[in-house]
Amino acid sequence: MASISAAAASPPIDLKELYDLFSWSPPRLVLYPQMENKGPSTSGSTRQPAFFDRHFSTKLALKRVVHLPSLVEDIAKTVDSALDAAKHTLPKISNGDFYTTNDRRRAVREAERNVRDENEVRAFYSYTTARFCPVVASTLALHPAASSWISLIHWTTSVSSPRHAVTDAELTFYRLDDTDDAVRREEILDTMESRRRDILKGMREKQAPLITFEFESLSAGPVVTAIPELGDFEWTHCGPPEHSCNDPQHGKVKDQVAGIVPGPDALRPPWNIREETVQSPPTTLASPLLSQEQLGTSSAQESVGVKKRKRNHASDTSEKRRRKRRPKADVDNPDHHDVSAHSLVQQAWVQATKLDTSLIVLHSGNHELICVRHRKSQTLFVSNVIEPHNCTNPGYGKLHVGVYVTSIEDMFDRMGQQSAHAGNSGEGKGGGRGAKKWTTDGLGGGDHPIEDKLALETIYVASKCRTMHMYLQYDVYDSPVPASFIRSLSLPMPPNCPSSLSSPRNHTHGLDECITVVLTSEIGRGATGVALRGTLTPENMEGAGALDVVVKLAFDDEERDSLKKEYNLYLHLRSEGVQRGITPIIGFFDDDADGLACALVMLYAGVPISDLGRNLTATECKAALSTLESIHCADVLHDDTRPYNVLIGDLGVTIIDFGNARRCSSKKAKDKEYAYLQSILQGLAGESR
Ligand SMILES: Nc1ncnc2c1ncn2[C@@H]1O[C@H](COP(=O)(O)OP(=O)(O)OP(=O)(O)O)[C@@H](O)[C@H]1O
Repeated sequence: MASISAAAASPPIDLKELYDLFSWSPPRLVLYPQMENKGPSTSGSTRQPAFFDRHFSTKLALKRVVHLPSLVEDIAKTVDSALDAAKHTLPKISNGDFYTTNDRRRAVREAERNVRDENEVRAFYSYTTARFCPVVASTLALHPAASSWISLIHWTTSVSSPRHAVTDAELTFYRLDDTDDAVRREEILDTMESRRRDILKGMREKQAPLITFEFESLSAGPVVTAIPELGDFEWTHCGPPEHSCNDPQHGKVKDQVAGIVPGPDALRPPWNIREETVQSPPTTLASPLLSQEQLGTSSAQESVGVKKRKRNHASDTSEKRRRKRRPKADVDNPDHHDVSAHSLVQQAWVQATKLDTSLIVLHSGNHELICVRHRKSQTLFVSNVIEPHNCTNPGYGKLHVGVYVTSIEDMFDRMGQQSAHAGNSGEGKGGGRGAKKWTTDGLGGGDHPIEDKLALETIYVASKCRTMHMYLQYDVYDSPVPASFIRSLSLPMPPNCPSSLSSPRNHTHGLDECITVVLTSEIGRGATGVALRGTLTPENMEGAGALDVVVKLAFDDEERDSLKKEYNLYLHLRSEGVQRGITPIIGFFDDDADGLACALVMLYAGVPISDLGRNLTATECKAALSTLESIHCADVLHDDTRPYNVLIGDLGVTIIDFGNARRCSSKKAKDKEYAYLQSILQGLAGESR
């Protein structure tokens, strides 16, 4: 592979840019002025331990937290060693995706440092550190002899296990796809030593992540600071672990947890853990900190199922009104609790166990901890508290390149040990429980062309079914009995729907047929209710796969009107031939029992462009703008083109959330909206690229 290998004995390149990155630290983040008089944010996903966490086996649960002051230094040393070994072969800085000092300055200037909540803390990290560091870590640790700077790893919020999806993120490998970059990445892989290459390919195939990230709001600084002192850890169980609860519903979760295999720790870890701390785990069994009553999830409640919960939810309309029409960051959700050091650590440990990562980063903007999960002793080793804006020697850039590099070394060590059984890392991956990812055409969809006929048929069939059975299976929800919804607004097929789909073969689905939707995580809340992610399968359709869907649920008249309006707007766009870049809609349904709740079902369209952890490509920017143009041509003003409402996923680029959209023919208003989206996209594309 001569084309990508640099001459082995060439003199070292000028490393100034690299050292500049190593000494770079982000600015101090500031609480958004309007939030200053408010209490700590409770809008995030850190909650009291979730249903799953509370049934964690004592063999997997965390037993103690140990402060490891040498961790930051150990991590910095891995960068020095990697650089020492690689400096004669590194590609020139001008080649490839390296963020130069100027690129970095621009990105930092453009990133919003007035933050309201954990989502915005995460967005800042995503826009800065998560863009600057992966390419350097990847090149140093994996392919120092490549001819250009390119990354095999990336940071993403599209998490493999979306149990606490709002604030989670991962460092993971790029998937295999058919873009130009993917071809370059394959070439680079071919230069790697075969054993390491096989391990890496295995990790990529499983989409197994390297690091777990948990983000908190700025106000959680004291919580993060308290973690190194936690000491012996009392796991919050559903019932005393030695007399575990007898609820049959809980049994299912226990079985799920029992399937998790912790795997080995690294034999030669890149960090220095003292022998005595890993050999004698404390013998105290974890005991419950909260009673079931406190958790609000008595066995009786669990067995009532989704309908009961949904109605309780719906009846609390005054609370909903209070939080309505406010920006996302300002949502006071009664289901969410103030974060405590204990709950944050328990959540992070569970997440890392499920994903099988050794490294965990807990980050609250101006405070951060790097943590190492030691499986055998069930110990969490935590670094000194890091203040990103005050980082010197190592600077924050070096520290995070180091965290990424150490995660790669740790991965090779562990996977090398279990290469024969490398597949055992807990739960299945992917938010959609094995859901296939498809693109669509004629029914709406991102900017990618039609690919899978069976998927389209599944969408078609689902779009005709009259009844929807809906199960909730996340956090405290695990409905034994589905809620039944009836299609209440018709869904005409688009005028140019391929004829093969208007009369699909081999099935006669229609009014009497039914779809099953299993909702597995909450992904957003807003003025039109709550958005949940899950899978959809038509019942009785031979060969049907599961579709990855989002269901927006509304619970009162105001939300319902808003959701209905949004649905009608989608129909209007569809009738005007606007298809590319719009989410395919499956339908609008009403709760069969009380008619209070209603649901808008659509395909899952990916993650917001602000959370991608990489620059937007010119093609993606063009696709978003062309979609907005076609929306305008249909005389619709979106009126909410924030980065949160432009998504990228397997469907390509998709504009969502027509909750505020309205009919409008004013050219001036359309031009203004176009220019606004253009400026957002330019910022996220990185002007120099
Ligand atoms: N089709 C989809 N695919 C993936 N994620 C989605 C989809 N629809 C909604 N979401 C996620 O759910 C969040 C809330 O959805 P949406 O913005 O449509 O709701 P809303 O109630 O109108 O919110 P807001 O009041 O903030 O405008 C979005 O920011 C996005 O992250």
